[in-house]
Amino acid sequence: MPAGEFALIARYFASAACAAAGEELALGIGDDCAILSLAAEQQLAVSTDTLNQGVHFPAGADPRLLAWRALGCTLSDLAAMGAKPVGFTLALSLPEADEAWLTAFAEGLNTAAQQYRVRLVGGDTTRGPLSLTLTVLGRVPSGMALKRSGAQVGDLLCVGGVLGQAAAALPWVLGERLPEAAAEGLLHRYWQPAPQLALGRALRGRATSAIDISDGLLADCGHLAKASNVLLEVDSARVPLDANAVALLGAEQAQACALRGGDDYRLAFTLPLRCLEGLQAEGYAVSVIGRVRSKQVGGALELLHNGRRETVTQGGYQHFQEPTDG
Ligand SMILES: Nc1ncnc2c1ncn2[C@@H]1O[C@H](COP(=O)(O)OP(=O)(O)O)[C@@H](O)[C@H]1O
Ligand SMILES: Cc1ncc(C[n+]2csc(CCOP(=O)(O)OP(=O)(O)O)c2C)c(N)n1
Ligand SMILES: [Mg+2]
Repeated sequence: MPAGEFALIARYFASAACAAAGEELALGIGDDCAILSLAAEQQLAVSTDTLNQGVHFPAGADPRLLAWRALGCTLSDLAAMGAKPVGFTLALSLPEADEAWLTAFAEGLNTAAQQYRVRLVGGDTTRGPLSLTLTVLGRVPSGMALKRSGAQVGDLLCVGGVLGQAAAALPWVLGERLPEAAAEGLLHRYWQPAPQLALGRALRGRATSAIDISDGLLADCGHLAKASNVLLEVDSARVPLDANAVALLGAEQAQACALRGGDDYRLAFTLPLRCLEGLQAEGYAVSVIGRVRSKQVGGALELLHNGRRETVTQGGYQHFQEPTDG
């Protein structure tokens, strides 16, 4: 058992390979602040996300996977801005200093951080209910970051990859369904979300707006529409689904997961038609799911569904909101 907070930080975090100084990290863990050196003509993109037990992951989560999920979810915001990860901080609240748990957690964090080439630059370790807050720092050439605002009338509405897998995995995550082999791919998406960092960078100078899907496709497209002051149209039949999710849950439920489930950490973006072919030729799995129909102050979202046109007013995950029947 490590002897207190500082021994714990030294053993599990400061000495981790992903915490080593170098490249843009001039001063890492151990002082009052970390110091990052950014090249000229680069801007710093910053985003924070918290993961709480019972809200963002279940009690008893495998610490290796939890670390991976936390970093993946958080880096997705950098992907959405077209930023390249540089560093992250980790504020960890732990009920107890369990050696096996910490060893596995640090291993998972290190593996994920090395995969995404991002350095752990600092953090905070406290006793309390299990909760993780990560702040990610990324760099982007000045003026080139993708934003939620900027969608233009006539643009295509696109997503990168298949949606609804992580939401479809929830009954297995929560232990409501017994383990089955066909659910493993879905569980993998839940536990190891793959932030679309390369796609985000490829969208710089091409996409007119972008967001990462955390709360649900419709909810996050609603954020794009509002920030861009446009009416967005989503055609539910064009939203790409996972074949296993369809086989396990049925087409209707798999589609509901893709439209409203959240936890995808895939990018949704608006794109001028002339840019689509180039992106696809570069190997990105990009699907057109709708279009920017018109300008609209305050934004609006319409869903083409089963031959009907519906105005979407909500439909995603929101903290503090009671579930409704409608
Ligand atoms: N407590 C807070 N203080 C300041 N800004 C916040 C707070 N909570 C959220 N935000 C900001 O509100 C915006 C929307 O947050 P959120 O929906 O969590 O974004 P995301 O889905 O990208 O994580 C972001 O710009 C975020 O930085
Ligand atoms: C154990 C569990 N994991 C995941 C979910 C689904 N879920 C929880 S929070 C959330 C939305 C994303 O979280 P948020 O804190 O809003 O992330 P942000 O949008 O800030 O990135 C979703 C889809 C759930 N209900 N239960
Ligand atoms: Mg957030």
